[in-house]
Amino acid sequence: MSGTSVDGIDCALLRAAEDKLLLEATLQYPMPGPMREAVAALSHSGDGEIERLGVLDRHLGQLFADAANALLESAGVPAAAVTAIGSHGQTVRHRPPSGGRSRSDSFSLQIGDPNSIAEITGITTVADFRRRDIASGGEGAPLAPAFHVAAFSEPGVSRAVVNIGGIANVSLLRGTELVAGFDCGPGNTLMDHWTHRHRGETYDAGGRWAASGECQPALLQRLLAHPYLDLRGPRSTGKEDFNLDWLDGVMADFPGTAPEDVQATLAQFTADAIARSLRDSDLQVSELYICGGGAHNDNLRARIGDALPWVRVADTEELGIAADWVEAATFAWLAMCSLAGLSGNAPVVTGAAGPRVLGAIYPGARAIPTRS
Ligand SMILES: Nc1ncnc2c1ncn2[C@@H]1O[C@H](COP(=O)(O)OP(=O)(O)OP(=O)(O)O)[C@@H](O)[C@H]1O
Ligand SMILES: CC(=O)N[C@H]1[C@@H]2OC[C@@H](O2)[C@@H](O)[C@@H]1O[C@H](C)C(=O)O
Repeated sequence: MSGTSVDGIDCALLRAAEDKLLLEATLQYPMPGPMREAVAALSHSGDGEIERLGVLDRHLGQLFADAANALLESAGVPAAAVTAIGSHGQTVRHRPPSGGRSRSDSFSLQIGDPNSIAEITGITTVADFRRRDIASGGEGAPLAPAFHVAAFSEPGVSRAVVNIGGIANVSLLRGTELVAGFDCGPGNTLMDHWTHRHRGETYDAGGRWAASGECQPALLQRLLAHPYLDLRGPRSTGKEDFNLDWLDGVMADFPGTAPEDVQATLAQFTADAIARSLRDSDLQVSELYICGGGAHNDNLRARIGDALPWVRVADTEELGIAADWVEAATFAWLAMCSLAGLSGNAPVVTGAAGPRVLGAIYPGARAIPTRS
């Protein structure tokens, strides 16, 4: 899995045991700078797009294969012992129906050639998880809520699971029922970009820079007026909606604001968008489990806790999967569903016409019977 932060490739090795998935090994594999830049460049229209897309698709596929091989080597597990790789790919464009597109014009594009992954690793690879959901009228995202309910629900307990990656998404669980799931808005993406611009670092470690500033109420209100936050029903978003160009447009009305105060305000904006998702729901949850890189941002966590004082905030690690590996585990689980012919989407979340088997299967070398 490589997410919207493009901060590296999250690799997780899972074993299916009875009704549980056990996390056996993990590895974060770096993405070279030029490739990160190529991903960023492809996230908006530009010259030579098709050529660049074709080449980056191949390069990412090869990099994902190297990452999978490195994980297996570090875990001492032979490729022959692995049933399948689930590869999310790298999202380069997400244009869902909730963004105002007609259903027939909606699309979501993930790249990282699965043929190359199957070829290099020899392991059957499942990929392209979003497009069947889109084809059936859905958002194609978020897909994690179906996994959250499978991995983190508990009879009789109402809880929320929030993934704070580049974008944040939430799952609301009433016991073992998935009541709702959607992208709540920005995760770390705005804070990351602002930090990079003003401090040259890729993220605000622990949220310490945000903690040194003061939230600016007028700026916060303007940020909270982003139309995405007023959408209801199935909804998903991306860097298409929350990016530096949009922020710069807002900041034009707030000249002279100290950069650390902007960072504090962005942290509050992110926390409020998450808190609002829980507050607006008919389901009153008593527990909130955080996953994704934002789990390491103490300042952001404190702001979320302050906005929801009746909710106990904890990490998904308590429920068996550490915060950094939930997304990668999601796509291992989705690959398992695909191979078993089971649906992977949650229509209540994506708005798809019904349950669908997600993903396409690219058989590994040893899975190919010889023609007689
Ligand atoms: N120690 C830390 N302190 C603060 N923030 C951190 C820390 N470690 C990671 N992060 C944040 O987590 C981000 C990466 O999170 P993650 O890997 O979950 O995102 P992603 O999977 O790329 O995004 P998405 O879920 O939107 O696809 C980093 O860009 C950074 O903002
Ligand atoms: C199109 C796309 O890649 N969306 C990501 C992104 O990152 C978080 C949020 O936006 C979520 O909708 C999704 O990822 C997770 C894995 C999901 O589908 O649940």
